[in-house]
Amino acid sequence: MASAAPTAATTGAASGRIATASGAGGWATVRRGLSLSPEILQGIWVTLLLAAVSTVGRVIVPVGVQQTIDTGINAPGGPDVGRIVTLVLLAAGAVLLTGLCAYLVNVRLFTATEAGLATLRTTAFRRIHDLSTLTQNTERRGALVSRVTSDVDTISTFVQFGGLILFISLGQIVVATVLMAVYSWWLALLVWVAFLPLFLSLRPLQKLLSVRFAAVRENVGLMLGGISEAVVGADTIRAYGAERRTQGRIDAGVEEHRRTATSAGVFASSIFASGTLVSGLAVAAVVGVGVWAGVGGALTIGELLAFLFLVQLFTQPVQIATEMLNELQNALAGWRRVIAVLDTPADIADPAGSPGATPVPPGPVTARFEGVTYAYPDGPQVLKDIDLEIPAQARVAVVGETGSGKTTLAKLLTRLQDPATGRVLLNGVDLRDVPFSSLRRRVVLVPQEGFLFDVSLRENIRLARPGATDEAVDLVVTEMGLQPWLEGLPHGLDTRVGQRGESLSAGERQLVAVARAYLADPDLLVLDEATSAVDPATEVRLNRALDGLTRGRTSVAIAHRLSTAEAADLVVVVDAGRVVETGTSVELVRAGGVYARLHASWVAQRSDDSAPVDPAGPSTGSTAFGTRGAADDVEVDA
Ligand SMILES: Nc1ncnc2c1ncn2[C@@H]1O[C@H](COP(=O)(O)OP(=O)(O)OP(=O)(O)O)[C@@H](O)[C@H]1O
Repeated sequence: MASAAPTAATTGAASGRIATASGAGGWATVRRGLSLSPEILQGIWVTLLLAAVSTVGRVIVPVGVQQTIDTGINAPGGPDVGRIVTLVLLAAGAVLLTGLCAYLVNVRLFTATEAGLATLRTTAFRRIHDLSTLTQNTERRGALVSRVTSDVDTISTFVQFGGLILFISLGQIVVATVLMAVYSWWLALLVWVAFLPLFLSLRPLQKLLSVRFAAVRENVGLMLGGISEAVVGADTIRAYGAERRTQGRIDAGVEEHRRTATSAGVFASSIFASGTLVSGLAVAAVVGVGVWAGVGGALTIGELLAFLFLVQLFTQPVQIATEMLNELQNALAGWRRVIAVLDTPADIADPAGSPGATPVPPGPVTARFEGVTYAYPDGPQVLKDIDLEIPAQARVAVVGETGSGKTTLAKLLTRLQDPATGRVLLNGVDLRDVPFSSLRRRVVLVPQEGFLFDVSLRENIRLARPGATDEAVDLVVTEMGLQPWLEGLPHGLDTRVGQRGESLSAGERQLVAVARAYLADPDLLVLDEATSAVDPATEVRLNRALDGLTRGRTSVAIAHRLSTAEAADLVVVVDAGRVVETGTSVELVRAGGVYARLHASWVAQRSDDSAPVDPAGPSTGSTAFGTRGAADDVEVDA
């Protein structure tokens, strides 16, 4: 991957944000963009040579016309038919050659550009994946997608069409100028004088265009972000009857895009129109002055006709080039947005390959937090002075009120984020030194809602270990006791689950998440216990699966249920970002602290539901560690 050194332009990167666009200048952006898609420049010299031949070929016709008239038709002894035929055949050959070269140039440019932009898309996509979820969340998903899709498309339009036409145009302008000067240097000067004001104003006009197209690209990102969010959240929008409000927001985004795109288009059109106007004026001036000069004997008819062809060759690319500026600015804006993604440093870097990289030592895993603090960007400290040991093969429940920092603790334990100060160690190795390959093999996070892909159940489970055989997946579902459930599905393990697993119930999706963890066979399991209630049959299956899964390995559950805390070997109580108590449920109830108060309120809540319990004794029910008796869903972090 063409890794990118962060530039000062991407100021947002330091705070874990993706900058709207790289602030590099036009040339720097093109150079950087081309270096990120090296295929575009592969064999470019052959393409340029072909383009040069095709450009030179275009001036054969005017020269042929002039020669045919002046030395063939108006030959001193009357028309010279042999010469005329030779000249016409030569011109036809040149036209054919020009056409062939132009075709080859196009094919080569298309092939090279598509290959280069595929590399750019892959690089940008990988980079987005390398960024932590925290960084990704600074931009809407749709807007991130637009950086890999529509922003790259703008580059492709320019490099394939605009870049080629700009190049051929420049060549054509140079060749036409030289030939015009050969026929009449003062008429050539006249053409240049007519175009000079336009040439001089191109740079400032380009800058103004650049601002407009940057706004267009940004608005495309915002609009796509809004649309994709509304599509993903369609159920919630419908449930709350918020269609109008959402539609209003989308309409505003679309309108904003229309406004900026129109403004950029109108501005670009005025540049194009001025090119057309100047071209018309130049042709008129050449015709007027040329005829006057011809009458005076300074030019032959052939020379005047050839000159008019050449003016056409000169003005045509100027007009096209002014239009291509539009594409260029659009492409630059797209390039800058893609480059900004590549310049965003990954805040959670894989140490693999660095001298200090150390895999987690084999055997059961002990985890330790040493003097850990953490704050989200621009936010207050949400974890403070955490010193905590999670013993090997213990079932640990982390409890605390909503917002106390439980999930953040789990994120640090699985290295989804790094502590601001202090260290998190697995078997004595700082997580920052553990290569991702080792970390992901030894540590698995089971989220509340595991993301399911629109493939079969089998493939969704296999995600945990891509090389796993069908037999290995079958063994997992058998050990988890899932066969009866699978037999009820139309194609068993090969049943497709729909987008995000929509054809499964919430509980069944959790089963798949647990099955993934089972297949991954980690030494440290971090579970974010689901808060949503599931049907009794699924709950029995889940509990059995979790019981098997957590047995013999270190497991840390973010406990939302009383029963999970009671079933744990160790309860860790988090309060306002600090670990305030550790011990078994029974010990902590007896100690009369924060846990005892939480416990008392759960018990009171349960009494309201008329379920008599012994406040200090293990209750029964479903837990993140498996079945510990009858169902009991009282939630811990109300
Ligand atoms: N991505 C984020 N950006 C900024 N602040 C965050 C982010 N995620 C969490 N926080 C804040 O960090 C604090 C701790 O959040 P955390 O999710 O760790 O709590 P929790 O105990 O797991 O809560 P819950 O039980 O509701 O899941 C909260 O004040 C929360 O607002």
